[in-house]
Amino acid sequence: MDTLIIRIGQLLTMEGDGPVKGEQMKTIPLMEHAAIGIKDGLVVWIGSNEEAKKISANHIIDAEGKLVTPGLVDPHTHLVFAGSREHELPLKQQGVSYLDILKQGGGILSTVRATRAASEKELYEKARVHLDRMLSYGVTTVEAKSGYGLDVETELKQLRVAKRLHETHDVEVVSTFLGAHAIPTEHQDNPDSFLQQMVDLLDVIKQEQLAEFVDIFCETGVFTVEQSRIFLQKAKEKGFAVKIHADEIDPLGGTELAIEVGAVSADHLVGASETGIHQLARSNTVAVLLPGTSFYLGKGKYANARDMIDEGAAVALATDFNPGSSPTENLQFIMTLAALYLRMTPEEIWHAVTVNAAYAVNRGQESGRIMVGRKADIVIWDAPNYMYIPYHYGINHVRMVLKNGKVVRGRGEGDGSVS
Ligand SMILES: N=CN[C@@H](CCC(=O)O)C(=O)O
Ligand SMILES: [Zn+2]
Repeated sequence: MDTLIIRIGQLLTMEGDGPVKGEQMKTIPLMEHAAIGIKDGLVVWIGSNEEAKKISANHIIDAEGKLVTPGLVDPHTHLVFAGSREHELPLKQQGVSYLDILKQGGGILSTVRATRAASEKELYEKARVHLDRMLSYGVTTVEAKSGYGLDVETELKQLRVAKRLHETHDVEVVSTFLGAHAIPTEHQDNPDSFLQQMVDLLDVIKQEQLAEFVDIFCETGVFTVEQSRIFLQKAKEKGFAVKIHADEIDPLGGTELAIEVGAVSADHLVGASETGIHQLARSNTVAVLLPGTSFYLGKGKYANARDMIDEGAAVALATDFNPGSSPTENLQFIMTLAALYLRMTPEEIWHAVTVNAAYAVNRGQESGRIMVGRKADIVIWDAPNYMYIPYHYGINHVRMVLKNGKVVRGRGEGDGSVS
């Protein structure tokens, strides 16, 4: 054995098969007084701490009776961008809405200007810092969207940065092309020709393997349901899996569209209709909820997670890390928001940041569960049990992170870790 993790107080294996839907999210697969054996980056043995005493290993990690879980998966982030938007905070306080700031050429469009002006190296260095911080909070797989270029050159620049991060960083980065994130100033009068330009980019993205997913912001003043339908169908024809920013602010019917086009995930869903929720529960589309965004937009309106779960949907949670509507890398804080404002139980929350989040980025067969034969993506927490993480909020509970069996964060190491 390369590594043995011993004296695990509570081990959330999340063992099972497929995404976890509805009622099933209430039961959490766990073991007490457990140990894990790792070889060649994979989990090769799971058993009791007693049995582990008979096994020898090159490296022993003592969990000292604490909680151990799969590495967290953050399935919705806007990781690569330049600049920041703290100047929007006073506008928000004065009651200027998110969509009004965008209409005035601010918001996403202000990040677009900064991102166009930045070099690939600058974007890489900045995103690496954000990714380091996500890792320090226990995230071992992250989805990263483009969408702050909105022109051929800058979209490709962002996607190349995401690819390089995936190749060089300990965190696995799953890339999404979000060229349809807003209508750039120079195309304000002709969104369809802009969308066609983004469609024309899909072949290059495919050839260079720059993204697995294609996404669109379906919202009032951005792209309509009809434009989104056509765009996503074209992406599917080119062999991409699709996602949608659906019903974030206004209830346009993006949730229903996600089901119609077979999206892997439908994200936000704050304004999802009853019909949309009903369809979602009967589909294979994962609902990715982003309570950090609702919190930060400050309108007091959150996605209806209860109905989604009670009707049978698979729900995941993400930070939506971005410079405007959710500037945080802290998925642990999102777990607290989910408990308080989405009224999700701790058991549902853990499914939502592990196995279901992995399915939301087509990594369900590899990540999100601790099982023999799977990658050893593991977090050791400074917490006595799984309920403790959403409860004690605003701080980082991570003690150690293993990615592919290697210790990549430990006590006192890196930004945000505990000492
Ligand atoms: N709503 C669209 N996109 C992001 C926000 C991006 C931004 O404001 O820069 C979101 O998911 O919330
Ligand atoms: Zn987003």
